Formats: sequence, structure tokens, C-alpha cells
Amino acid sequence: MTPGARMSAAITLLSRLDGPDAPPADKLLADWARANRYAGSKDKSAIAAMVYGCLRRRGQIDWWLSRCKGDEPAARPRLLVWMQLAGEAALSDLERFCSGEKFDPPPLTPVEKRVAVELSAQKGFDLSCQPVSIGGNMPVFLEQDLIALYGAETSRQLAAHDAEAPVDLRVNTLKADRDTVRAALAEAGIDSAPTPYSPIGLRLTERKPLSGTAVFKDGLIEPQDEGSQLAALLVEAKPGMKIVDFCAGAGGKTLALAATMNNTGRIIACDVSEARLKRAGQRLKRAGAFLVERRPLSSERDKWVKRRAARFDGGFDRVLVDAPCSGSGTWRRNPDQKWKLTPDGLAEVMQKQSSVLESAARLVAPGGRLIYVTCSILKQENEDRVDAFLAEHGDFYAHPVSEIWSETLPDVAFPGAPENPYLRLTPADHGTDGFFVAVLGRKLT
Ligand SMILES: C[S@@+](CC[C@H](N)C(=O)[O-])C[C@H]1O[C@@H](n2cnc3c(N)ncnc32)[C@H](O)[C@@H]1O
Repeated sequence: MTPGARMSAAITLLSRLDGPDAPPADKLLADWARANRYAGSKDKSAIAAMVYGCLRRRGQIDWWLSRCKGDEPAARPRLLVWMQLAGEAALSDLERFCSGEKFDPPPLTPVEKRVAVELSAQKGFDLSCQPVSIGGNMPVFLEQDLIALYGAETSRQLAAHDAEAPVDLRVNTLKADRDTVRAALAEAGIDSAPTPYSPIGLRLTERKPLSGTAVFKDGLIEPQDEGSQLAALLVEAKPGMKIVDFCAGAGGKTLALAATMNNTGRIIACDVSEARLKRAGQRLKRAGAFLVERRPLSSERDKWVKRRAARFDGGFDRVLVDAPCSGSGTWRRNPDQKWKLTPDGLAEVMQKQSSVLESAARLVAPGGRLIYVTCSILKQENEDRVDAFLAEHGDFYAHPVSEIWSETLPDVAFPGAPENPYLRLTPADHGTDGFFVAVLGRKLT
């Protein structure tokens, strides 16, 4: 494909990603690649770079469009600006690529040309005059919350969300150890390095397809961000325990718990999405995890939860609530999601988090633990939810995560603030997705 034809494809895809009902970007790109077999791997990665680049830097792009009095923000003007911001094309390249011939986009309009000339005159695209949320490519309505959270560190923290996330793998210790898997991957031409914190993680040095490899097909690995691996390890699941994974989804953490328990004990994997639980079933089979029962719930207040509540049934040693959330910690991977978040959507998800926590807490045995995890960086989804829960539930207390860390990962320095009972992970500080982990112990009496 010519550079112009790649731009045309990217514009088509970006225009399909606008609006609240747009499909997820990764799915759209995968569907497009399947339907357009003529595109080679270099074309596909160039198109993906354009689409993801525009999604990642949409805040800055729209600001420059407005500042230069360009067209209303839409797929084509955004792509044109991104190509200059990202150093992918100078004005003369844009004029050449947009030839209007065959599959190339139509020539630049006078407005587009004027914007491109103004951008060409910018030295280094200085961010200092932009509001923090714009420079950090975050939804503007979150600006004050993010500044309150990160203070002087805000720009550094937000900038890390613009980078491409690495590919992390969790080694399935039911089947192999990390060194064996690393060697097998190297033999298949895939280089990796041990993850800095997780003792069962590998990070690819270069993005390569994994689904055709024997280690993947035989269930020796699962793609899983290192932060997610750490959250699962902090459940401190042990062989023989009874555990509920309340929001199990497609089983990312369920699989990790099953491996930690060495397939001994019982895990009940719940979710309101039957489709996700079904996908979990396939992954559990591949991983050789046999201790998991999958249980679809009608809602967090499903009758099953009441029946299995600790006061009737003795309860569970661990209840993991990997809560539905804004996903703001994963916006490196899913930058399209950040532009779909609204204040109402955030309020709704916070209400759901409290309700799920409240209901799942009934399952925790006295002396057991309720582990609340989100892949969000926002305080209102994390500390605020947990603090509100603790204020209402005198029978629970915050068990310092640093203590659990030193029991579970004694050879790795605790990466959080020891005075904080919870753990926050961020792309800027840890190279992981953004995660929050709180461990709430239930008192014995
Ligand atoms: C963050 S995802 C879970 C990811 C999964 N634990 C993993 O590690 O791959 C949150 C999950 O919560 C589920 N969920 C949403 N509302 C729920 C509810 N009311 N009760 C239980 N699960 C719910 C969603 O379907 C989604 O699968």
C-alpha cells in the first residue's frame, strides 16, 4: 500500500471509532485486517500506529486543531495533525500522500494546508501552555482529580499513559517454570526478559505473535500485564483454600489463582457475563486448571451469593473483587476507551463498585480476606470506595498490603509507599498498567 492508501485506511477506521457505541479499537483493527488480506504486515502495523497514535494523543491533537482554527475534530483532520505532531510527515509529505489518486486521500483543502503551515512553524510542539489534562491526553473532566492525586508529578504520570504498553506473559506454574518457558520462547525466535516484580512474569523485548507457538497452545503462558499478576499474587491464595473470584470475567486472575493453589482447593469464578465465563472455560482447559467452578450471576445480589454467605455457609478464605471500573489504568492499551468515559459513566461505575463490594463481602469467612482490585488510577474508584466500605463495616479492617507483599514476595522490594495500607501501581512508576489493590481482613468475631 502507498503511504496515502494507508492514511485512507486509517481515516476510515478512525471515523468508525467515534461515538459511544464504537467497537473496541483492537477488535476493529483485527476485523479490518481479516477483511483486507491484501494489506501486508508492514501496512497493518503502519495503519495501527496511525490509529493508536491519534487515539493516544487526541487531547493534544484537538487542542492544536482549535488553536490553529482548523476543521472540527474528526478522523481526517486529526490524522493530518498527528502526522506532524508525531514527526511522521512534513507539510510536503502530506501534500504528496494526499494526492487524490487511486486510494490516496483527496488533496489538502485550503484550511488543512493553513493548519499544516502553522504546525510546521511550531518548534517542538511546546506543551507548557496547554492545560495539564490536554498535555496528558486525558478527559478534561478528570483534570482536577488527577492534579489532586499526583500534584507536581501529574504531567510525568500522565505522559506514561501515552506510550505503548509492553507484552507481558504469566508463566503457568502448573505446567512449567519461568526459565524453561523463556528458553522455549527464545527457540521460537521470541526474546523476553523476566519482569522486574513478578517472579512468574516475562516481558517480550519485541512484540511478536504468540498464538501459533507451542508454549501458548500447550497452556504454558497467558498474556497478562505484570500489575495484574501482582494483584493475583496478593490474594495470597494457598493450596486447599476456598476462594471466590467474584468478577472473574474471562479468567485472567482465576488462572493465576489456580496456579498459585497448585490445583488444590476450590475456586468459584462468578461474573454477570456468561460470554466471558465461557471464554474463561477454554483458557482454564488449556492451562490444565481443574479446581474452578464457573457460576454466572444475574447481578451482584444474585440469590447464590445470599445462599453462600458466611453466616449461613461458613464462607470463603478469600473473595477477590476485580471490580468493573473505568479501566483508566489500561489506557495505554485501550486509548479509545478514555474518550468514551463521561462523568455520568464514572458515577455509575463507582456506584456499581460499592454495590459489588457490599454484596461480595457477605461471602468472606471470619478470618478470611476480601481483596478489592481495579485497573483504574482514579482515587474515587479506589481509596474512596474502600474507605466508604470500611466506614460501614466495622467487622473488616485494612490489612497492610506491604505485609502481604513481604510474605508473598520476600525477595522483591515493596514497590508502594509502606505507610499506605493499599498498593497503587502506575505505568510511570512501575512500568505496569495502573492498578489498585486493597486487602480487607474480616475480623474473627
Ligand atoms: C476488570 S473485569 C474482570 C477481569 C478479570 N478478573 C481478569 O482478571 O481477567 C470486571 C468484570 O466484572 C464483571 N462485572 C460487572 N458487573 C458485575 C456484577 N454486578 N457482578 C459481578 N461481576 C460483574 C464484568 O463482566 C467484568 O468481567
